Amino acid sequence: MRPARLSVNLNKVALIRNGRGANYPDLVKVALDCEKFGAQGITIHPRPDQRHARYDDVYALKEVVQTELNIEGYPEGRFLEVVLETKPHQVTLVPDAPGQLTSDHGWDTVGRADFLKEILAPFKAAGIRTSLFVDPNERMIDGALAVGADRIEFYTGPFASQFSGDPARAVAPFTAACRYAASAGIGINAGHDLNLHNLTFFANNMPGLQEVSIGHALVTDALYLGLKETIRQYLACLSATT
Ligand SMILES: CC(=O)[C@@H](O)[C@H](O)COP(=O)(O)O
Ligand SMILES: NCC(=O)COP(=O)(O)O
Repeated sequence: MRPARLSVNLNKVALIRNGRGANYPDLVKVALDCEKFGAQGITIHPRPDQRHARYDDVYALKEVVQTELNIEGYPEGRFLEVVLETKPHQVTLVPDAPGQLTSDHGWDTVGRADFLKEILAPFKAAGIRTSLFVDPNERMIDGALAVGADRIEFYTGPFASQFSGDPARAVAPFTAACRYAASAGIGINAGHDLNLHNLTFFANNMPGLQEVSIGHALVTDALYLGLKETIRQYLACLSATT
């Protein structure tokens, strides 16, 4: 089984940059360095308040990213314009309200079917791979398929929060949903709160997992280990899968 690809989420690098109003750290340089160190993708999640990733970062990164650029966000207004203008490799739609601290749930792909179908159509017509952020729920996976998503991204926050207490119990719903998604023929991504402690176990229990996007823990680890060594360790976690 081919290891899942590592897409590095640069939200928290952007957060540091925005703290002083200058272009330091330079998001483009960090993205290129992440790729040089082995990252197989770059992710940013521009939120409406642009607290970290900004819409203009999408244009800058699209110009330089050589692996895959994944843009995450809630599909409205400026986000839609930016994605259709830049045409990243992948767009991952996340049902976050503007004021949320962070992402904390997946889409109701059944209840929001008409909305999602309408939103996804222009992305698909533009040749952008589409992914929907979902909880590990077979009905939500069916809903994602029905609206035409190419992939789902499992929201792994609950796994991460339960991992230290009972890893097998924490991963079980994700393994079951992963097997269901693979049998249903939809692509499988995952992300949120994955880290050096839980990633190998998670990936080992997710047959067919294609991509993980990791940012908060990875950037924090880089404060101690350095970016190059941190990316090496995350890649090692993914290649340690049996
Ligand atoms: C969708 C998801 O789980 C993360 O990709 C999200 O980008 C985290 O957002 P913050 O970096 O703003 O916490
Ligand atoms: N989609 C998950 C992501 O891009 C990064 O999430 P996190 O590692 O910052 O929690």
